[in-house]
Amino acid sequence: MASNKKSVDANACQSKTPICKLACYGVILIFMIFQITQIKKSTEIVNDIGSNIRSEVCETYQEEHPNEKHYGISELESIFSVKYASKTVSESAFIENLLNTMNVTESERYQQDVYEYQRRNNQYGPLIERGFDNDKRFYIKLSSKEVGYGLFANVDILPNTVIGAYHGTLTHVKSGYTNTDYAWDYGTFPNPENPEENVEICIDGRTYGTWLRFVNHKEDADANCYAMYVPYNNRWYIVYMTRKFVPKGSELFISYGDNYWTARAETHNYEAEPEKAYEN
Ligand SMILES: C[S@@+](CC[C@H](N)C(=O)[O-])C[C@H]1O[C@@H](n2cnc3c(N)ncnc32)[C@H](O)[C@@H]1O
Repeated sequence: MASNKKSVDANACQSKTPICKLACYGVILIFMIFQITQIKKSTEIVNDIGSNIRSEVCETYQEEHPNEKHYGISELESIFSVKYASKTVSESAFIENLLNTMNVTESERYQQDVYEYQRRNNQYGPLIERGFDNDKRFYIKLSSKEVGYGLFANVDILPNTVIGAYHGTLTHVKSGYTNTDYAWDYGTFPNPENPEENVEICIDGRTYGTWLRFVNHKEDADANCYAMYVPYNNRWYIVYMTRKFVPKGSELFISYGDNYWTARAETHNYEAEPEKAYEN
C-alpha cells in the first residue's frame, strides 16, 4: 500500500509538471518585461539629464567664447605634446652636479639684494613646495595666428597673485644652436670640472613644462604679469606674478626682455608662427 500511495502521488505530480513549468516561465517572462521597462525608463532619464547638462555647458561656452576653442590644462600632453612638469629637472648628471656644488646665497644675483631674496624665499618658498599641479585658474586658447596659443584666465585674478613656477628642463645653453623660444635664463655658473669656464643654464619648457610656457610677450608697461627669481632650497625658481587685475577671460602677458628677441633672431631665420608647431 505504502508503495502504491507513493506511486499515485508521483503520478499526480508528474501530470502537474507541465502546468508548473508554464506558470514558472510565465512569472519569469513577466519579471523580465518589468526589468526591461525599468532599464529603458532609467536610460531615458540619464540621457535627458546628460543632454540637459551638455546643452547647458554648450550654451555657456558659446556665450562666453563664440567661435573659439579652448583647452584645459589637462590637455597639455594630448593636444600640445607637452609633458606636464610638476618640478624642474636637469638634462644631465653634469648640470645636476654643477647645481649641487653651487651655493645660491653666494651668487651674484642673490648678493645684489640679499634682503629681498630672503623675503622671496620666505614668502614664496612654501608655495613652490606645495606646487601648482591642480590649478584650474587658466585655459589655453589660440591667441592669434601670428603669435600662436596663449594662456587665459578662467577666473578673475587679483594683482600680486602668484600664477605659478616656470618648470622645465635645466639645459646647458651652447651658443648658436640652442632654441630659446620656451627658455628662461637660469644663471651662469663656474664649471666644477674646469673653474675657468662658465656654464650658462636655462629652464626650457618646450616639451616638458607647464601651462606657463604659453604666456605670450608684451612690453613691461602693457604686460599684466611679471616674472621674478626666487631662491628656495638652494635652487633658483622663476615665479610668475600678476602685476594688475586680470579679469576672467583675458590673456596673460609677460615681458620676455630684450635679450629674448635678440637671441631668437640669432637662432631663427623664420617668422614667429608657433601655431604651426601643433599642426599634424
Ligand atoms: C613662450 S612661447 C609662447 C607660447 C606660444 N605662443 C605657443 O603657441 O606655443 C614664445 C613664442 O610665442 C610667440 N610669441 C609670443 N609673444 C609674441 C609676440 N608678442 N609677438 C610675436 N610672437 C610672439 C613667439 O613665437 C615666441 O617665440
